[in-house]
Amino acid sequence: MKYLEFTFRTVPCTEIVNDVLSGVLGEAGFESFVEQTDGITAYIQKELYNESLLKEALADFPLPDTQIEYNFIEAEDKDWNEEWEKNFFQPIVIGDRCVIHSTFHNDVPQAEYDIVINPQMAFGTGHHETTSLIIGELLDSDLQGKALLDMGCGTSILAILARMRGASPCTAIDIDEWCVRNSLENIELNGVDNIAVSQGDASSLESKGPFDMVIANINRNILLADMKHYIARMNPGAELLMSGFYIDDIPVIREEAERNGLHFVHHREKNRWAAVKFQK
Ligand SMILES: C[S@@+](CC[C@H](N)C(=O)[O-])C[C@H]1O[C@@H](n2cnc3c(N)ncnc32)[C@H](O)[C@@H]1O
Repeated sequence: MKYLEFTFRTVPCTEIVNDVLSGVLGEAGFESFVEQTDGITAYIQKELYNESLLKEALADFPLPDTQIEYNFIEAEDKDWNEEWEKNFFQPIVIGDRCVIHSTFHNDVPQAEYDIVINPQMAFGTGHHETTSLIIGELLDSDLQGKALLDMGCGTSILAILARMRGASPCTAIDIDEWCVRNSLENIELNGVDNIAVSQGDASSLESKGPFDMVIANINRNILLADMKHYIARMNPGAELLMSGFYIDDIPVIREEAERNGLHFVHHREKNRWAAVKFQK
C-alpha cells in the first residue's frame, strides 16, 4: 500500500489546535498522527487522497483564527509493524483492568483482560481517547449474554473486549474492507468466538440483531445520520454507546437520540473527546 506523508504547520501551534486538526484529518481519511513542534505529520493512503476534500475540510476548520499550511511527499515503503512499534503503538493499560498490545511487544503488563491487536492501518489500539472512553464504559457495564453490535469496528478491539466480558452474540461491522480483514485477524489472535464480522454501513443492519447494546465510535456527522437505523435494531431497554465527537457536540447528538426515543444516561470525556450512553 502506498502512503503520502503530509507535514501540517499550524499557527498557533497549540495542543488544542493539533488535536482538532487530527480530528478533522481523521474524518478526511488521514491516520497515524505524530505531533511535531510546529504542527503535525499525518499519513493517508495514496488512493484515498482527494485534494479538494482536504481543502474543504481545512476551509471549515472549527478554530477560525488558525493558519494551516501543508506539503506532502510520497512516503517510502516501510515495514508498518516496525513503524508502529517505534513510534505509535506501545502497550497501554486502560482502567487498570485491560491491557492492549501487539504481537511484536515482549514486555507486556499483566491485566485482567489481555487484548492482542495487530492494527496494520486500521483504527483501534486503545490509544485514542474515544476508544479508551468506550473501553472504560465496557469495563463498567454488565455485558453477560447481551447481543452486541460494534458499528465502525476498526480493529474490532471493542467487540473483542465485549466478547471477553461475556457479550454474545457479537456483530462487528465496518464500511472499510481493510478493517474487516484486520478484524478477522485480531479475533483469531485473541482466540474469541461468536463475533460475526461484515463489511457495510447502517443500510446493512436490516437483517441483523436485535441488539441489547450498540457501540458506535465513528464521527459526529455519520452518527447523526445513522443513529436512527441503529436504534431501530435495538431491543427495549437496550443501550447505545457513541463516541467519535467532541464534548461541544453532545447537545446535538443528544437531541437526535432523544428525538428517536432514547433517554440520556451519562457521558464521559477525555481531552475534550466525549462518549455518551443512551438507553431505549
Ligand atoms: C474512529 S474509528 C473506530 C474504530 C474502533 N471501533 C475504535 O473504537 O477504536 C471509526 C471506524 O468507523 C468506520 N466507518 C466510517 N464510516 C462508517 C459508516 N458509515 N458505517 C460503518 N463504519 C464506518 C471507519 O472505517 C473506522 O474504522
